[in-house]
Amino acid sequence: MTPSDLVNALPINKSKGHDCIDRLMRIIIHAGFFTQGEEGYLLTPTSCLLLKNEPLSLAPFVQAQLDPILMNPWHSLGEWFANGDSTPFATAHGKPLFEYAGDDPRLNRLKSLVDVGGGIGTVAKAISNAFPQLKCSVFDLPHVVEGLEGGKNLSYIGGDMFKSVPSTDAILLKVKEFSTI
Ligand SMILES: C[S@@+](CC[C@H](N)C(=O)[O-])C[C@H]1O[C@@H](n2cnc3c(N)ncnc32)[C@H](O)[C@@H]1O
Repeated sequence: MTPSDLVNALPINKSKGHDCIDRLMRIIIHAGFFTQGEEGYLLTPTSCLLLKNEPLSLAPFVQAQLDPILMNPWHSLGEWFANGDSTPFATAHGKPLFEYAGDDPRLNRLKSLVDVGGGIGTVAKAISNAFPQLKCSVFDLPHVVEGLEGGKNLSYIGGDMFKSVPSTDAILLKVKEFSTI
């Protein structure tokens, strides 16, 4: 994508176009998220992980990490060092993370979960029964999950979490077959 295409595609005030975007892109290129070739800006393996339709997309994780709820505790770090709160989260929000999550429905809109090292799925089954709308997957070593049947909202995936590529492939295959996550 050329710099002009990028400026036109972005929902920005065009007076802040070329110069500002060019500066910003130089920082992002320096950080390894884009390269610049003759055709313009090009994605790198790192930025591919942020694409919505990339099967290994980390976009939802990054969005969650950058949400003010999780960013504000960083701004409270200095105060937290001086006070008696258990975590910077409690300093920023006045209560611990899980209590806060219980009060803010925005943090409870889970559609799916994978219990990594979930054994025979005891916990995942309990969660799945309590929240039938949630798609649950149990990921454990192949011999642990062999022969186990889940059900409508529970599936088992055999793999080894320390052999990242085969496990990731196994998860993706199973997840595609089971549902869209
Ligand atoms: C302490 S058990 C916990 C089981 C379950 N989460 C529970 O709370 O009942 C640890 C689980 O991790 C699994 N595990 C160990 N190494 C693993 C690996 N490399 N890849 C996937 N699972 C593994 C084991 O098979 C075992 O089921």
